[in-house]
Amino acid sequence: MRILITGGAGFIGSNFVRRLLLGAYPWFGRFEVVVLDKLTYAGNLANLAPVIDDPRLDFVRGDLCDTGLVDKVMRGVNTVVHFAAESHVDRSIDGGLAFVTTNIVGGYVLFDAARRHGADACVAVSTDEVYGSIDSGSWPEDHPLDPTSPYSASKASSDLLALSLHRTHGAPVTIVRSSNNYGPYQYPEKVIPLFVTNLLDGRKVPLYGDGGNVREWTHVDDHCRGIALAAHKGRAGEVYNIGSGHTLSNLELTDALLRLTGNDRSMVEPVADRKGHDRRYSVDFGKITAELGYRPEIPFADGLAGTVQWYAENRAWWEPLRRATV
Ligand SMILES: NC(=O)c1ccc[n+]([C@@H]2O[C@H](COP(=O)([O-])OP(=O)(O)OC[C@H]3O[C@@H](n4cnc5c(N)ncnc54)[C@H](O)[C@@H]3O)[C@@H](O)[C@H]2O)c1
Ligand SMILES: Cc1cn([C@H]2C[C@H](O)[C@@H](COP(=O)(O)OP(=O)(O)O[C@H]3O[C@H](C)C(=O)[C@H](O)[C@H]3O)O2)c(=O)[nH]c1=O
Repeated sequence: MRILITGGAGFIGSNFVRRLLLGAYPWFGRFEVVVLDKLTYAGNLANLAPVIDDPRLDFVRGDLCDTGLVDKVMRGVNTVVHFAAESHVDRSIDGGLAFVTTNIVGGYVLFDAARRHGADACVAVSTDEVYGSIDSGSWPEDHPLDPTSPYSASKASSDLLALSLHRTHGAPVTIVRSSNNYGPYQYPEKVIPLFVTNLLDGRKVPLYGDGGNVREWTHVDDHCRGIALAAHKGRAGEVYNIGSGHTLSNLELTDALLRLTGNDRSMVEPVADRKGHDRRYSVDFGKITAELGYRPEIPFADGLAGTVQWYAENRAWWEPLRRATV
């Protein structure tokens, strides 16, 4: 069994690769892994340090949009797990071209290569943001796509191309759409690692707008297990939502982080709202629960405390990244 993982040096991809190699998904049996990653600002080989010497792991630095390279790494691959993307909403608002190139063009190159080379399965890791904002309740998989940001529009485009290749050519593509992830090794531009590292450094946290926007928080280990189940027994041409059911406003999340780091509201700096800021996301993950046996296992309070502790103990990982972006 040969597994190709794109974006395996990023936040979720590296958590997946480490857990796969450490035996978390025994249903894959004996396997070898090839990681294809461009190592953009968000990709970091240090994320794979605990497994980098594993003889089953081969790392290839390269771009998803390079058709020749993708054809080369796809040879002999049975299963593809596609994480690689431009992933940060604020960056897409500042300039969306890299999102169009990597997420749409790169996604197409990969899905098309997977079907031409006869891969058995290809999981495209998408996002709940493709559905747009929901005032109450949770989006099911068949809700029409209504993305707001250039990021979410590029992910929706990628999803539609994946499904088109399935309908037209029988490409073996399965889509998973997760809610917001948190956990170790997340680049300190996303709200949880940004706020935690600011607080650990004695800096204030920039809370957008009125802090009332709501996100559903799924631990990265739960998300990765859902992806591994989809790669193993998800149906081609289908979409599966992945979530936790744990929704929080950004102000509630901030209060939890203030408590965990021994701070109070004086450390909150209200700032201008994000443009086109979706108010609330929530997904119905009943389909993946019923069909594939997915269940979120990590209670939010435990997961968040563990995440804060990880950042407190791994300054050497995030300080250089903070210096590069602050
Ligand atoms: N972070 C979340 O909360 C979340 C939630 C749902 C879905 N997703 C999706 O999950 C996937 C992974 O997200 P993440 O937060 O780990 O992202 P990330 O930004 O941490 O990592 C992205 C990785 O992709 C690589 N990459 C970028 N462009 C590339 C290219 N052209 N060719 C090859 N590699 C390239 C980067 O080097 C990096 O290693 C993305 O597809 C994202 O849309 C993320
Ligand atoms: C960076 C930042 C964010 N926020 C707010 C904005 C959002 O309402 C919330 C989370 O923002 P963040 O940028 O961390 O995540 P989302 O914009 O929800 O998107 C994330 O979750 C989805 C599912 C993906 O698919 C994305 O890849 C992932 O980045 O905190 C602030 O208030 N201040 C800040 O400095």
